[in-house]
Order: sequence, then C-alpha cells, then structure tokens
Amino acid sequence: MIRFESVTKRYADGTVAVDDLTLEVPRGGITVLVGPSGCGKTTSLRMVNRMVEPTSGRVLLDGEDVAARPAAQLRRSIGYVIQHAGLFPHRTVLGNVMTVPRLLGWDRARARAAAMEALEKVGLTADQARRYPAQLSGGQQQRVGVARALASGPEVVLMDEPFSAVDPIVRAELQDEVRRLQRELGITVVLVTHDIDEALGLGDTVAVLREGGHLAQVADPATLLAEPADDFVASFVGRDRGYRALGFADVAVEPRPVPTARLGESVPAGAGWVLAVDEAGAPLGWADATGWGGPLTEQRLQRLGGLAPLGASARTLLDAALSSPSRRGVVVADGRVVGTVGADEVLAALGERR
Ligand SMILES: Nc1ncnc2c1ncn2[C@@H]1O[C@H](COP(=O)(O)OP(=O)(O)OP(=O)(O)O)[C@@H](O)[C@H]1O
Repeated sequence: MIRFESVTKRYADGTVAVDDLTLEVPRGGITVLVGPSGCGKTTSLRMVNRMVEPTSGRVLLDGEDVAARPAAQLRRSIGYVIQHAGLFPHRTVLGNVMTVPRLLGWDRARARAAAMEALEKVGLTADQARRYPAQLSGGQQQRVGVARALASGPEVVLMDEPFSAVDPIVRAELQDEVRRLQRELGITVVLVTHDIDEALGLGDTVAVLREGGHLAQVADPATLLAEPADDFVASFVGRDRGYRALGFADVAVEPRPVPTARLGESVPAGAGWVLAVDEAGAPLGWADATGWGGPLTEQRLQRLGGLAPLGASARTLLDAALSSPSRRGVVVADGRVVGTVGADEVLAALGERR
C-alpha cells in the first residue's frame, strides 16, 4: 500500500537523514518504524505525506508516486498525529477535529457530525467537545489528536511518537485504543516510536532503522525477538528478549480445577489454598487454609496475582503464576474462574513446542 523505493533524504546542511530506504508497508494493520534517536524515522514518515520531499527515490501510495499529487490535497487525505497532539489552542476541541473536513470543503453540518463521531470513537464526550484543549488532560488532548486524524475517514494514518508525552498508564490506554480503532476501521497505521516495547506491543510489522535511515530488519514482533538479523537489532530489542518473546508464545496448558469458596462458606481445615469467588464466580482473593478451618472471611484473603484470560500468552500465564500467593495463576474467562496453572506447567508446555 505504501512503498519506499530507494528513498534518500539529504537536508540542505548535508545531513543524510535517510539513505536508500526500501520498505513495503502492508495495507491494514499497524507498521511501526522504530530506532534510536536521529535514525531518520520522522523524516521517513513525513515523506509519505510530502511534509518532506525525498532527494531521490520515490514513495508510492497505492502504486502511485505521492509526488504526483498536490501536497496539500495529499495531506488532507492522510491522517497525521504528532506528539503533544499539536492542537490549535484557540479553537475548541470540536473546532480542532472539524479542521480537515472543513478544509476538504464539507459543509458545517457534515463536518460537525463527522467530528462528533470521531470524538465519540476515541471516548470523548459532547461536553469535552465544547472545551478548549488546555481544559483537557494530556491524555485527553492526545485522544483529540487521534480524533482529528480520523474525522475525514482517511485510509492511512501517520503517527509520530503519539504517546511519548503521556504517563505510562495513559499511554497503555491510548495504545489499546489505537489498536482497537485500527481493527474497527481497517485503516493502515504507520507509527514512529523510539520505544521498542511500544513497537513490539503495537506493531503487526516492525521496521527497525539504524542511523542514516538504514533498514536493519523488518519483521513481525515474534520474529524480531526470536531471530534478530544482526547484533544491532539484537541489542536494540533488548537483553531480555527471550523472556519478552514469551508474550507472543501460545502454549497449550490446560487449567486445573481449583477449590473455591464464597465468603461466609466454611472451609475444612487443611484444605490448603482456596480461591474465594463472588456469586458470579469472579475471583476475590486467595486464602491459605493449611492451618485453620471455618468460615471464609475477608480478613483471611490474600491479594490475587495477575489474572490470565483463557488462551493468554506464556508470558501472561507465567506472570499470573509467579505473582500469585499460592503460586497458582488464576485463569479466567469473561471474568469467571476457569482454573489455575503453575509456572512449571507453562514451562513444560513451552518445552513441548520446540
Ligand atoms: N530540517 C532538517 N535539517 C537538517 N537536518 C535535519 C532536519 N530534520 C532532521 N534532520 C536530521 O536528520 C536526522 C534524522 O532526523 P529524524 O528527525 O528523521 O530522526 P528520528 O529518528 O525521527 O529522531 P528522533 O527520534 O530523535 O525524533 C537527524 O540527524 C536530524 O538531526
């Protein structure tokens, strides 16, 4: 869908930001450009919407050289999200999101309806739409930035470090949101980040660049972790790549039945670890009934570890087991307890995969 063909960008001062880049961005899905600071990620991204012109080579969009399209028209047809959202401070949130539809010549009512729909998609309310950007949190402003990029219904959305200015919790929320929107709308997202974890967590395809816009490797995250092409990629993806690869490993571990009890129910002495559940079967906490018996009270409960949804990766299953006071990871489906797994069972299942 987007193809960089031997693209080189040399800035006026002689800096070669991108050197002979050839890269295919598939239609649909999220392609991430990742690499150390100054390796030419932003320059590469901006050559797609002609904010930067290549010195040589071509960028093709649906087989057509972007240089053949008037730059302003091209830019309006491609969503663009940047760090700190880049909103107009003197326009309301709604006004900001209406910008591109209005530039496209849509009448006010249509532009407004499209903007409201886009704001709703990113989880913002009509009340927030009336505010000015400064009256929203950083994370909400970033959502407005995403809504603005989506409002005119583009097929391609470019994102340049869209989440680096927000705290880790908000960042994780926004990443989930972008993943959901990409699936829902079937758009093609090209995202730039220097954060390898963000790249691996979000990308369907990850292109690792090194200084000078050289493509070091392009692959899906699991392949990048398991088979880095060279020492640069291996060190860039990080030292604990073996462990992180578990996040992409599906394992066949059958959850084992676990003794459960509701609060107030009597637990026989010597029952060992019992999992307290509510009426719906959702886990509440663990109780160690090794040395006592009697009614299960809230005071007896120890905090749950991480929960693993049925079908979770080896990493999530292991984390559930290792963070659990009973050392048994709780597996849930629709929030209800299905059973538990132990770290040894996960490791055994991993061994069988190889
Ligand atoms: N307008 C410009 N004029 C001259 N050199 C530039 C210009 N823009 C970027 N560069 C240089 O080109 C190289 C690549 O910059 P670019 O912003 O594309 O990298 P990046 O990988 O996105 O970096 P970062 O993660 O730090 O934003 C850098 O050496 C940068 O200093």
